[in-house]
Amino acid sequence: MDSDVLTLVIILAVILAAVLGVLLVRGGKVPEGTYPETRDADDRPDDASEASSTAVAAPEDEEAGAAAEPELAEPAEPAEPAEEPAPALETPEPVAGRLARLRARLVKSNNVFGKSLLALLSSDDIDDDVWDEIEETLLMADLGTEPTTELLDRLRERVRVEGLKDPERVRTMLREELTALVDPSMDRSLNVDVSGRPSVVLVVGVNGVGKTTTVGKMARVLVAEDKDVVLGAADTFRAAAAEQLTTWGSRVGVPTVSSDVEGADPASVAYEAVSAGIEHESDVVMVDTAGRLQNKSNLMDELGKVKRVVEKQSEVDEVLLVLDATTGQNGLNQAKVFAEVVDVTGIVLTKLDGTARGGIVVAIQRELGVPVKLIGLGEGPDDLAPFDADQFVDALLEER
Ligand SMILES: Nc1nc2c(ncn2[C@@H]2O[C@H](COP(=O)(O)OP(=O)(O)OP(=O)(O)O)[C@@H](O)[C@H]2O)c(=O)[nH]1
Repeated sequence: MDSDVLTLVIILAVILAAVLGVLLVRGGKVPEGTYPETRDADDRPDDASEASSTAVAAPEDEEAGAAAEPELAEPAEPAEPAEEPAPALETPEPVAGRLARLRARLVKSNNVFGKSLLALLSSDDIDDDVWDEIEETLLMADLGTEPTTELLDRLRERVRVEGLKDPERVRTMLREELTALVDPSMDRSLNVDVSGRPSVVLVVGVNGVGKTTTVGKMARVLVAEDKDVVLGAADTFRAAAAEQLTTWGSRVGVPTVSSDVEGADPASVAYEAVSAGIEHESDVVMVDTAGRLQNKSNLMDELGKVKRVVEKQSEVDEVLLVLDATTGQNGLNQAKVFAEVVDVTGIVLTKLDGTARGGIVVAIQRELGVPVKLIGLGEGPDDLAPFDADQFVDALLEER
């Protein structure tokens, strides 16, 4: 009987020890890939109260406590599983020649425009009806009312004086006039060669125009030009945006500063991204921001705040407004409001592969006095090209 009790006690002791062991192992395990020091944010992107802006203005201040401390994700070391090899880094396509490669898409989407204009202008007798049709074609391509009237006047004059009939001469005339409207003299270079500190690029725009994609594609453009880049995922509004941006960066070895707290203060993330860029002596810091409606004044105020907070430690060298070419004149209204809140220095026109509204280039530049610097021509990682007035117009008028 005694030995039975003893045996029972031993069995119970063994079971207890086993259970305790399992619990200890589970409780003590730190998941690999978690980043330390991330605190909760209590101010959300649409909260434009003074309290939140003060907290964000000094993101390094421990007492502020409101801003989630962003983290610098090092893409070359995937977090888990640890034994998985780092994915091979991609080599982005060289920037020169990209527009030539993507030209076919531009030609395809805008071909109707060029073709109709050429056909109409080559008519034997260009009467008022034909001029009306020409006007309609220009307006349909979103050239805008003022540039359309201007172009019509110029064309009428040249047809009258030069008496054009030969299709090749008509094409040359149209090319000259359209190119003048697109304005090859505008400086379309990106201001990313500041010395002594990283150049800071802020990317803004409404929802879904392609901001995050554009920042990712631009990182590749910069890497192709041998620049050290840091990305800032200040789009803390859309849950997947930071992850999306981190993935873009990691493909080309570019680190991304982000917060894993949804709704963390975007100004804080932007600030930390610029700090990281300065600390790592990077060439360029690119900050992606949340898509916002231009009629939501608190969101627009917040955007102004992101810029002001960044400016506490560095100038902002480029503010790129991303516009979706397929939205046409609506994009123009967006552009005007954004330009009032942050000084827009360049336009990135996306989705030009899916629209015949290429004329929007002219309308936007006219309205804002700001050049289109880059155009998006597809969803591929290197489907972003520097804009070139001559090549653009050539593509519009190319025969297919
Ligand atoms: N065809 C085409 N699609 C594009 C282009 N640029 C971006 N896109 C697509 O547009 C969609 C939206 O892109 P995002 O980068 O997520 O847009 P966003 O502006 O960051 O969106 P929010 O964060 O919600 O404001 C994605 O499916 C992109 O692949 C382009 O030049 N051509």
